[in-house]
Amino acid sequence: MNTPVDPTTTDSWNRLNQLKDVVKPDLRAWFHSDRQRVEKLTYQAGDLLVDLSKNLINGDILRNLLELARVTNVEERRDQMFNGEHINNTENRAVLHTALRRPAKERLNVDGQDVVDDVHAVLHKVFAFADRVRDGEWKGVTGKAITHVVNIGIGGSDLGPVMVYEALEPYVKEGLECRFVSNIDPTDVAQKTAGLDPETTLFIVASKTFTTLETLTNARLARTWLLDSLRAAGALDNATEAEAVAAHFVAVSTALDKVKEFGINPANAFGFWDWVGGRYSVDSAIGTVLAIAIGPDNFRDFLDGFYKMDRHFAETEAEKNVPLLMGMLNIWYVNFCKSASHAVLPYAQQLHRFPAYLQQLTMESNGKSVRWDGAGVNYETGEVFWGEPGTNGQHAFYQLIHQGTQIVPADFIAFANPAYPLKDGKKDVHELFLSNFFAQTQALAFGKTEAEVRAEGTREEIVTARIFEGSRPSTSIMAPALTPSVLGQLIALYEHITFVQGAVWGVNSYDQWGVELGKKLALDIFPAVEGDEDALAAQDDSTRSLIRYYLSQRRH
Ligand SMILES: O=P(O)(O)OC[C@H]1O[C@](O)(CO)[C@@H](O)[C@@H]1O
Repeated sequence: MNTPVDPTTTDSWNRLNQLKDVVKPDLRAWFHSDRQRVEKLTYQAGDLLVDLSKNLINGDILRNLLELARVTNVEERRDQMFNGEHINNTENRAVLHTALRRPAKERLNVDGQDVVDDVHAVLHKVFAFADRVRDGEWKGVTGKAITHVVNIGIGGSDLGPVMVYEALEPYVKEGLECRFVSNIDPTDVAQKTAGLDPETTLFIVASKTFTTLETLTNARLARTWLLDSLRAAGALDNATEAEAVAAHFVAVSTALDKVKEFGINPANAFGFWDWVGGRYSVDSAIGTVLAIAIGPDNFRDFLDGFYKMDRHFAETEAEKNVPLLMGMLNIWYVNFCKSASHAVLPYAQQLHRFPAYLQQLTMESNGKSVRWDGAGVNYETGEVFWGEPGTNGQHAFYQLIHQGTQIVPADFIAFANPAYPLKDGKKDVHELFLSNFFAQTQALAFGKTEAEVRAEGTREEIVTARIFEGSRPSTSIMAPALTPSVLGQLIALYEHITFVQGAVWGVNSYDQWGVELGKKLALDIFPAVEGDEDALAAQDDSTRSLIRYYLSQRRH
């Protein structure tokens, strides 16, 4: 493992610091003085058109950002990742989500094993199972075909599947509905099982480790629900409980021994590997629910999309490499412009869970304050990712992005062709929708000057309130349509952007020790919440007082 370069010691970092002070961002002037700006700063990555021209960069800044990437060995680390070196050093693992989408004909030997072969063997099993469910060949315990699939998982075993299911809803097989249970709040299981017919419902327990408290608890609740409801319907008379569980539960995990302990037949379990991080796993067997929903052919297109972006990232020269450029732009905003957050604003209702998905991908990856050599960082890392689909966000939080005191870089995402082409009289509603997409990035970049506000005849006392200073940064990403392949490309784009930032910051983007303490404490605190006095006495004053309040109020 190479020692990470402290980026603040490099010439390019120092130069960028100076540029931050001397270059006053002025997108109006920059666009005016350079009619080639858009052409120079618009890129193609696979099917994605990416316009970076409305970012707060000039040629000098961009050059130094790319130089910073070079001297912090981003490309070298990228190659190490693609080749299966153990760059996740705190867990001593390779980081190989990119192997999940390699075509079958490729070979990649890692730790003495051809991982591409392994990947395709599992894909084959997942697809065969998906086809059986889709064709009605897989039967519930009473011989009926499956109409509802409930995926039980949390974090990476939930956010990816649910996001993709929503995004590719037009591709979902008619007559099939998938639901997603993640929260240990019992409301989640209660609501998601409501109205289901146990005879036609299949549960997928998705957990990389198969130890996650939420998922295993929810899986047990679901098993109880299944058996109780089958019994109540008289549907268990001719079958044992074990037969019912075998017909209605399958699992996805790297821990197949634990799957067996839970009572799920390992023959009905789909594996993956420790070199796939949870938040990078939607294209592994964790996507089994998706393979059922959209079918193996569409799932293959989804994987091809990832692969397209992987090739772009691995092979494109730095000056045209979109994940590299976007990752370095984020470095510019976080470390030099002091932006603490990053908005993701899809103009596609189907992508309404994309910002939530990116929150785990980016924040669990780069929310770190030690480098991979164990040294503390003395610069900012990570940013808060957030967002909502346009146009909803426009009527909620865009005010702050337009006129607030913080610089919030924003990624706008839109598609030329809608899933549902509807008309309002003669007006194409998608065109109205896209006009908002174009208008927002224009308003952010170019604002409205005092003179323009006055020219509108604005009352003098509200002129300043109506000025938009402009030069608010945005990136526009467009594609022909939200297909499985385009979605795969979009996800891989953000995976690689996250990689680039982590590499420059010298952090291990592939562990997540920061979530462990809370998990352990929840188990330690549980006896106190049940009312055990010794356990209560062991808590800090605030926690004890809160638990006592709970105990005084509980009615069950
Ligand atoms: O798939 P598992 O092992 O149940 O883990 C679920 C999630 O829990 C975490 O480990 C921590 O929240 C995530 O990284 C992971 O995606």
